[in-house]
Amino acid sequence: MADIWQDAMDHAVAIARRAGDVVREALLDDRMVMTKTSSVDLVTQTDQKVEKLIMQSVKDKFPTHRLIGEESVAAGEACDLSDAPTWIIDPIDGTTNFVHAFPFVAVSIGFSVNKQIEFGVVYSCLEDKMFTARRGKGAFCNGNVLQVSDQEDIRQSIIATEFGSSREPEAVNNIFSSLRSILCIPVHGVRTAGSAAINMCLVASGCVEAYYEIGIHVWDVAAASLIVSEAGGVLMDVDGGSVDLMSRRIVAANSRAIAERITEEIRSFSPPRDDAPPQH
Ligand SMILES: O=P([O-])([O-])O[C@@H]1[C@@H](O)[C@H](O)[C@@H](O)[C@H](O)[C@@H]1O
Ligand SMILES: [Mg+2]
Ligand SMILES: [Mg+2]
Repeated sequence: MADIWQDAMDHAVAIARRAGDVVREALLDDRMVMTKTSSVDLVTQTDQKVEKLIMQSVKDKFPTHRLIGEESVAAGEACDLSDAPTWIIDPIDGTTNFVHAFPFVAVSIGFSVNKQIEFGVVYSCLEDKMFTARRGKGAFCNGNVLQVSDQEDIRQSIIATEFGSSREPEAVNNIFSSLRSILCIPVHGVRTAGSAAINMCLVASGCVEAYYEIGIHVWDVAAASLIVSEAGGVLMDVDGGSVDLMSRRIVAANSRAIAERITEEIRSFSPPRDDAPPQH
C-alpha cells in the first residue's frame, strides 16, 4: 500500500536541503545576533528567514496542514499540538554554533499526526548529513541504515548533554549536579555538540550511548525522537516515565538500561511546558 505521507516526507527532505543552502551561504556573511529569553539565547535573521522559507513552502503545498515553528512561537504564536497533521520546525538547531561557525548546525523538521511523529528529517547542513526516519521503516543517514550502539554498560559509554540557555545560579547548579553524578559513575566521557537534534542523531548513529537535557523544546526533538527510536533506541522522561515532547525534558538512549541509569542521576526539574497557556 502506498505511504500516504511519502509526498510530505519527500517535501521535507527537499526543503531541508534548500534551507541548508541558505544556512551555508549565511555563514559567510549574516551573523547579526539578537537575543530572546536570556543574553545567551541567540537568534539571527537567518533563523527567521529559514523558518519563513520552510513554512511558506509547506503552506503552498499542504494548505490544510498545521505548523509549529520555533521563531513563530517566539513571536507569539501558540504552540498547540493537535491531532491534525502538523509540521514541527526548528529552522536552525544550534544557533549558537551557527553564530560561531562551530560545525554542528541542523535544520529539523518533524511531522506529527494524532500526536504521533510520522517522519523526522534532521539535516546537519555543515556536515552535509541528511538524517531521516519514517515511522516503522527505520532511520537513515544519507541513505545508510542507522543503528544505536549495543553497549549496555554505562561505564563504557559516552553521554551527550547541553548546558542550556539559563545562567541563573540555581539552574546552573542543577545542571552541574546531574553532570557531576553522571561523569563520576564513571563514564568514558561527556560531550556537548550544541544541537539537541544532532546529539540525538549521534545516539541514533551509535557514536554516543545517550543524550539527556531539561529545557529543550518540542521543535528541538520532534524529528530526532523518531530517528532515535527507528534506529533501535529508547526515549524516556528524566524521571523515568514516558517521554512527553511538550514537557521540555528528554532522555534518548541506545537502551532502556542506560536510559534508566541516567534517570537515577539526574536532578530533575520542570520548566514551563511548551503548551502552557501564555503568561500575562
Ligand atoms: O535555539 P536552538 O539553537 O534552536 O536550540 C538549542 C539546542 O539545540 C541546544 O542544544 C539546547 O541546549 C538549547 O536548549 C536550544 O534548544
Ligand atoms: Mg533548537
Ligand atoms: Mg533553533
